Amino acid sequence: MSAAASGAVKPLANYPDLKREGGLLFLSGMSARQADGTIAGAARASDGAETHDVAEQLRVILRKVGETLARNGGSFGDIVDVTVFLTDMRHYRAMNDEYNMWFAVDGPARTTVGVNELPHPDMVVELKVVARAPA
Ligand SMILES: O=C(O)C/C=C/C(=O)C(=O)O
Repeated sequence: MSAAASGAVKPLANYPDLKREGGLLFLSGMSARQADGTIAGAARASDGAETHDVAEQLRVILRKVGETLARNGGSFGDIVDVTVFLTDMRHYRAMNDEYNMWFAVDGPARTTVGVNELPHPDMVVELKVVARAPA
């Protein structure tokens, strides 16, 4: 079932939340964007300073990944490849600490890259996931 049909967070343009090809599910890039458009793990102090919690953003993304897979008959254990996009490599260690709570060393292959920007200034991490498709 598509994100649009399920009431889940909808993609930002004309692409599906997931594409099945052969035996694999290719999930579109996922951020901590919530259904109301706000970005989880982002806060603004009274002095205007912005803070971004990469661990909280990653948690929200991984929950969304699990929900997307479940809607399509898959599960978290089917994930075979993860690409992590970080806007600031100073978040690398905190991202790893959270990541390690979700995956074991024999989990999916992973690649992390630093990027200049993501679609919203409050997004500090985005994931691209490939999973085995259900039979
Ligand atoms: O869906 C999001 O919240 C962020 C991800 C966007 C993309 O990866 C994209 O627009 O291609």
